[in-house]
Amino acid sequence: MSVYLQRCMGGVKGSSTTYFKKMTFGCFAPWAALELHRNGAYIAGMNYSAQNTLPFLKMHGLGNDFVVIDGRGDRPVPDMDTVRAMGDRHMGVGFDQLALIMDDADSDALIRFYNTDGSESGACGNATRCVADLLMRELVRDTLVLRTERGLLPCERVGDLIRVNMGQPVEDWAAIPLSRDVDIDALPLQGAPSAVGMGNPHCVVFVEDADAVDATRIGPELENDPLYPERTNVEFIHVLDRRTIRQRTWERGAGITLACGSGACAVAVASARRGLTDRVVTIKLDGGELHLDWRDDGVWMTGPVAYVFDAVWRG
Ligand SMILES: N[C@H](CCC[C@H](N)C(=O)O)C(=O)O
Repeated sequence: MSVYLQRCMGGVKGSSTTYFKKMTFGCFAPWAALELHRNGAYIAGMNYSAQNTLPFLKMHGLGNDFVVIDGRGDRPVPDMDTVRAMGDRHMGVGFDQLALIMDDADSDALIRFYNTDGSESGACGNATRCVADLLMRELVRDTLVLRTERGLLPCERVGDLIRVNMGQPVEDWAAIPLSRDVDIDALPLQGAPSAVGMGNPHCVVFVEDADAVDATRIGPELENDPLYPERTNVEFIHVLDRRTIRQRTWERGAGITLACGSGACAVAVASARRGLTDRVVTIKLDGGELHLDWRDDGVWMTGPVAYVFDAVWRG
């Protein structure tokens, strides 16, 4: 039976109407396929069981895209092989980060972040904003507090946008972490970049024209430089005026992304630290704009979030 279905599915292009017509006239009745779905039996030659289904959401913030999994209560959570399989843009779902929501006694929820290569990250600003929107809708509130590896992050809805306080930047070289004590605003690397920690490491490279940089070549070189013992995210930027910055990003464990929230925080900090911009800036990323405000209680980041689809992963 699975062979028949496989043949039908191979010939299906487009809508489910075509699919069912083909099934009715070409193979067997649609209710049989629904039954197979219900029983978790054979679909297209693969054995699906109810035990290894994993519901997830696909979301993005400025094209920085995420698989979001709700692991609260006794809901299923992915193992590392599943994270990597889902992250594959050709064979899986594809994401820049996977955000896993977990229960937490002292906040509205705990979030853990995983890169495409399976490595874990202590921070992800855009995924934090996506999860904040999701949970604010669930809780019917306009504010909440999320816990990430770096602590408690207050979040709020501002019109159509979501704002998060990403905390104060880490400026101690050992905590960023760097491998030795150097000037964090003139790193001994090409272009004398700045180092900033936002719960994850960043390398902010000030260039003449961020759009002209060969980010796929220089990005991985800096990502893997021994000065950053845990590798680093890399931001290529140029200042447009005291309140506007252009940023392109190479992310640790994920490569080129259309936006990076923690990176935008690091950029706002590094640029203000050098006296090039004010503490309130708009950052123009490939996927859109983020608004940054470095206040006494932390770096606040505001921007849009979007839902793409929800589905079930069958491992
Ligand atoms: N896209 C994320 C950053 C992910 C950082 C990750 N690539 C790391 O290993 O630190 C953001 O919006 O902040």
